[in-house]
Amino acid sequence: MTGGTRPGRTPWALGLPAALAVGFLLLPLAGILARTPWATLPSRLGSHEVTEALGLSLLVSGWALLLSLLLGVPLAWLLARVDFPGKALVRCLVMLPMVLPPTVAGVALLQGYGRRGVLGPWLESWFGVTLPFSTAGAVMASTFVAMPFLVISLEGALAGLHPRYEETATSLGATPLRVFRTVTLPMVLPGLVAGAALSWARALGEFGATITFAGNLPGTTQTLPLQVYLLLQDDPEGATAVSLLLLAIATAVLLSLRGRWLTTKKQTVPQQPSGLPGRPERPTGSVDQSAPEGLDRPGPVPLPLRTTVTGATTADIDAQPGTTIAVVGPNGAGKTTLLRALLGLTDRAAARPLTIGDTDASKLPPHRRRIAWVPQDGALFPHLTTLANTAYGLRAQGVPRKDAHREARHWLARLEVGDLAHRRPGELSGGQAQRVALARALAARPRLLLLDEPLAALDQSTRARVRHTLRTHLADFPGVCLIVTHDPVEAVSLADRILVLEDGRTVQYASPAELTRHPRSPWVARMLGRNAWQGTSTAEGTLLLDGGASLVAADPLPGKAANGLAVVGPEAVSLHVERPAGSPRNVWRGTVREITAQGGRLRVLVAGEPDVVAEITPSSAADLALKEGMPVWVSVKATEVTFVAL
Ligand SMILES: Nc1ncnc2c1ncn2[C@@H]1O[C@H](COP(=O)(O)OP(=O)(O)OP(=O)(O)O)[C@@H](O)[C@H]1O
Repeated sequence: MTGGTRPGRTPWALGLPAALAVGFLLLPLAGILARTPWATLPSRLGSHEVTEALGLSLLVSGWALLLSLLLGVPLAWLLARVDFPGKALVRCLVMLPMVLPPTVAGVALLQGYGRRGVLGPWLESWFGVTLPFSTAGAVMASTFVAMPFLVISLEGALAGLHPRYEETATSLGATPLRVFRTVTLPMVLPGLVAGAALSWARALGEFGATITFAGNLPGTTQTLPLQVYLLLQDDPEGATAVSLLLLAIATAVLLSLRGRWLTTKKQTVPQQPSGLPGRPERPTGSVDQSAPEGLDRPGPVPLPLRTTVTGATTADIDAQPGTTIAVVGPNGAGKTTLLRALLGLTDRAAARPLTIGDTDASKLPPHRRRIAWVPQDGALFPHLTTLANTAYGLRAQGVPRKDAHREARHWLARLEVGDLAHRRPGELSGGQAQRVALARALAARPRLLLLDEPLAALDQSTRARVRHTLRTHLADFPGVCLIVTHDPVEAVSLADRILVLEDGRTVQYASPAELTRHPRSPWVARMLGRNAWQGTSTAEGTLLLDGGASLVAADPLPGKAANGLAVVGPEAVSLHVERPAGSPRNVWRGTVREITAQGGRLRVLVAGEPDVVAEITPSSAADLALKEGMPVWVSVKATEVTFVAL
């Protein structure tokens, strides 16, 4: 059952008018069937006039389709992909013939291309071409009314195609032409075919514009619809017979498109659990698990990375081969922009120089940089099998199909998805799709690997499992790998270095241990689950926090006043019902705002001067009888306060 339909009784208030509507549409068509002179049908349809008109109809509609494709495909492309002034106006112009009365379209064509029209006299004097009352004129009239169907349908398909598929193909080494041929075209093909079929059917049925612009000349402009009109005056049965022929053609076109237009489109679920019904699984044995032999091309190579990114995002990255860098930062910090700058896919920031090994990739177009990108959802090409997806980069680099498939099988097997080689991406679970996307990127033998939130789409338990696999395979990748993530656990557990971006700037580029010890921004500290307050150190060893409160730190502070961050781990914060006596030098009052469970402990947010998060055991919470809204005393030992100068 499709998502939107529900079983149950149809309310008569809707059912009755709906039935009337169906009857209203059906009756005239049934009338044609009822009044068709079945006995004489073959002879009527086989007559010279009808076959001539049919031939002309096919010729005119065929030319109209060809012209619509030649002119309409580029127009649809521009409308979908390029921003230009007056775009809304152009789109309106394209749709106009769909809503204009056809006779008005005919008059417009006469005024444009007719003998006394704007262009007509020029066409006649320069090329000796007269369009009205010619077959070429009938083609023009048909093209005028039919092309919009193609443009609108293809524009919709192109606009619906997310650019990440094409960008991923580029990052795997495909030239723009190859991307168009192997990704764009197959992915918009249903839209193109549907548009072409509708456009052709519209051209075949064209009447008003043709009779107005091109007249009704047997053998020259008299197509089937015009013949119907003529026959109706003195041979109604003949008109009905020819109408039946047109009705049959129109129905055939619609039936051939039924998947797209006549049924409620099922949403393709991109990622389903494994073990789907339908396509049988290939036995694992059919997959070559061994390393590919006879391939003289090297695998990924250990290359260092050095780059400076400027523009909307700025960063300096210097990393040894085999380094995994986690790129973290709040929403809109510029993480994706950084990756796109490395890929050469944005004008908003540029990586220059971009030295990978001893090559400066910044001088190369995106498809020659050998920087493989795994976007958030993997962007597996839905029209290709897992195997063809994985071999895509190798094929783009000119590796023969057999060798490319052998190597792709090897990578799929290494990522433990070898038995899924013949499935399509829509038949993979989230975790499987993620592994295939990684296999595809690694198989392309990248010099730099970019993963954009590789685990974001997975649920918690799958995430832990895939994180483990990812860690294993990243350990094998000899080059530099950048992983964008929002998840501190992912950052700390997967990466050797962490690059923190905020507002497009690099705030910190350090090892996870260094980052945990000395977070250089409140966001980093909070990401790591720590309390952090911005403030100024004083010569007396006190920290004046920006909010007005102050803290005492045991470690010596910089001799003179400095801006910095006071950091306190939540486990070092104690809560009390009464004011504590004794050693802690930082004590203040607050109110419990929120209590949340994390692992086996409780995180308690206390609003006060300053706000603080404490992490305590459930038993101490029970001892204190903690509940939200309750006033408490907070204490932090001076030895637990770290000051990080900024
Ligand atoms: N094509 C664009 N044109 C103009 N501004 C853009 C464009 N793409 C992104 N931005 C802006 O640039 C900033 C950085 O965006 P980016 O997508 O790199 O952030 P991010 O760190 O990846 O964010 P998130 O974590 O939300 O994915 C944001 O303020 C965003 O609105």
